[in-house]
Amino acid sequence: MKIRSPIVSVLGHVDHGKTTLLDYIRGSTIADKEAGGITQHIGATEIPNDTIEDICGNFISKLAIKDLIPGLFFIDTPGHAAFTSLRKRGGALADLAVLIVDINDGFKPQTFEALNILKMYKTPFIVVANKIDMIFGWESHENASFKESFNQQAQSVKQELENKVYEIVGTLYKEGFQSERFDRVSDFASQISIIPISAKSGEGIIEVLAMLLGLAQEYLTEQLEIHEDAPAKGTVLEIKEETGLGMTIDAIIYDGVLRTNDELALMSSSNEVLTTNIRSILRPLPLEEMRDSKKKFKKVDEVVAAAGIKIAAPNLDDVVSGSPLRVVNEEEDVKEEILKEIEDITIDTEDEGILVKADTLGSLEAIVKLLKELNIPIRSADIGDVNRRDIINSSIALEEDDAHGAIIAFNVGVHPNSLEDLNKSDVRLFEGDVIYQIIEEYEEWIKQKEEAKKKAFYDAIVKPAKFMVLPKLIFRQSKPAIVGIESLSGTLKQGQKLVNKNGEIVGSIASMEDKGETLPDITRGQRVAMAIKDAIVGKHFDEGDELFVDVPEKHYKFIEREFKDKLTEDEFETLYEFLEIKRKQEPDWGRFGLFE
Ligand SMILES: Nc1nc2c(ncn2[C@@H]2O[C@H](COP(=O)(O)OP(=O)(O)OP(=O)(O)O)[C@@H](O)[C@H]2O)c(=O)[nH]1
Repeated sequence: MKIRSPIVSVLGHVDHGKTTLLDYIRGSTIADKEAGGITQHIGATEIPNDTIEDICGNFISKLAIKDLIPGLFFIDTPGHAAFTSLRKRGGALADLAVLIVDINDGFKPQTFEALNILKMYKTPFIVVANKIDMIFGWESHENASFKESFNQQAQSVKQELENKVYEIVGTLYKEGFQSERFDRVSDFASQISIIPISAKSGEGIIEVLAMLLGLAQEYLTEQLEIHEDAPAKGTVLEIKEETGLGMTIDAIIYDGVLRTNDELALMSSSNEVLTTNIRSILRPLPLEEMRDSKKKFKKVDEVVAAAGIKIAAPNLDDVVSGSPLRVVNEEEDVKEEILKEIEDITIDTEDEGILVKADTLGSLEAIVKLLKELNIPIRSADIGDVNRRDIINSSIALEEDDAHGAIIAFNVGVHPNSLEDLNKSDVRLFEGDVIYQIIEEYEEWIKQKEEAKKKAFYDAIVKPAKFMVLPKLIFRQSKPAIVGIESLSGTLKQGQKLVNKNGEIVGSIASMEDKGETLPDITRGQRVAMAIKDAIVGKHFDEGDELFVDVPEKHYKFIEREFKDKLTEDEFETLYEFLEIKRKQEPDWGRFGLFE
């Protein structure tokens, strides 16, 4: 058993400093050649333990770090899209993550998204609060540790930094995490460390490296054990054409050994397994040599995890980024295992629901997980651009339930031939590169749909209303009766049935008129002439009587259960007056559940 370096990813909102931090880490260690420098991988940078110890000096000895771990293996592509693409079965490829947040800007949508993803994959992480040099009055000390620099700041500046750190502590707390400034953390297993840094001046970077190394030593050694001579396992970062090499893949190997001529199993964009034999394994040349020979890579016969390498082989055109990479061997059915990985993500899809498309297996997995947590049903989930078949399927789903006529497209486009189909259909496309935002937009759309449905339903319900037949304003006794009335509560509408105070059906509102104008509805306080179909004045009611709109029992129950708070005060009173009238006739009227 060998212990490999932990794989570290940097995540955070756009412009909060991910690239600057990675560049600084690379730069500061490259500059420190005496200490052993770094190993450049394809897609990653590895900093050996010795170098970190040298850079961190005193600080690291305080952490009592043992020499178990060879170093830190930083993935060079920052961002959560890279993080989700880089997966290994059942989890994230990264063993540790750095969540970067601009201390002056605070948490932003992508910071929350990254946090959600880290939560979902249960990846241990530290938070770095970047750009402390931008705090008003901050005096920068290049390359210094945070503690050293902090101690030399003015009291008000120290206080300002503390306030900003506590804002982050508060935000993390709301998201379910205990956190504290790293030097005040009492239990690293339950509290997230916040390290204030400047990726520009390098202040605090020492602590970042030491903390990552310390956390890995303390909590991760078991998961970092690898089998040096087992068939390699890895993840594809990118598929790229290289002059002189043809199509190549960049991959991170996280377990085992990879040798030239090994047979590889990979996933294709049509969700099938393809195999190929490695022609060459390539590593980047050191910078100086690259300048001399114009060559970028050197061939190696084998690499042991953790490693970032380029592979040249035939038949790579169709490989999908984020694909699992496995060496075919006699002991394991690796093809089956790759197929199972795809199934693991897509198998739980339901008969009904929305459609999900994403650019990589990892991002697809992250979206599917998030949607499931929100109980949003998924009918199908796969990789690639939105195509004609997707639109047809969603159009069919739309017929069944209009909330299912949606496609969530993460980091993929609509196939050019299908744009017209999409525009012609009623299918709704939610696209973007922030999962959290796409889902939020989808949820907002569903909410609006539900509200519109509820409103239409509410509008169709007969609501309580009453009026008084005004004395001395009987214009006609019957066929139809025409009387002057004053609306006392609610809204009276043409066509509504009426009852008198004994609960007897009186007739229905045939029309209402004021100053020669016909009114389809009137509200409280209005006086109009009303024609009442089927009613006979003197028999069904007299002048001065109050008449009520006859609310059907089912409508009453809906109001009682769902819409009571929508009634105005006078409607509310009228409803109970009406209820009393009904119950005098029928004691159980409106009493039992809706569907009994
Ligand atoms: N003053 C100051 N500026 C910083 C610091 N870190 C990053 N910046 C600046 O902030 C801007 C964004 O930094 P990047 O490193 O490109 O941010 P990013 O998160 O990688 O951004 P994307 O790659 O676009 O997602 C750049 O102009 C950096 O120079 C810092 O510690 N202090």
